[in-house]
Amino acid sequence: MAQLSEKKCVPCEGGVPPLDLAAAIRLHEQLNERWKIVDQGRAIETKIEFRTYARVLAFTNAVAWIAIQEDHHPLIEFGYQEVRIRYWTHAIDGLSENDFICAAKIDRLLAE
Ligand SMILES: C[C@H](O)[C@H](O)[C@H]1CNC2=NC(N)=NC(=O)C2=N1
Repeated sequence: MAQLSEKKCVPCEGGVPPLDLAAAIRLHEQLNERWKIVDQGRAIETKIEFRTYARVLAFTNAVAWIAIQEDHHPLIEFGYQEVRIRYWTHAIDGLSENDFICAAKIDRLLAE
């Protein structure tokens, strides 16, 4: 099976069902433990802490660039020493593989 982090997001404009919970759990198992499935299986979320605001900003920008490259966009909230990221697929009001692909790319970034 191809590594999730090596995959590319597929454009999603609706018309497909969201992942069911069992499928979401299988993909979630490929992510770092920092990710939680939330909102009754409709989103995944993480919170990452940093020592400085400069690191928060650098990381937030990197996540935003992943969104641009993949054309798949998370909700990002950031503060002095933390960044919260929530992924879901707006077009289907639930999870798609795209959400897990982007999360895996963030895991890869944090492992560097
Ligand atoms: C065609 C393109 O893939 C869609 O408009 C994208 C853009 N980014 C998106 N991001 C997210 N998180 N969900 C979407 O449904 C979505 N739709």
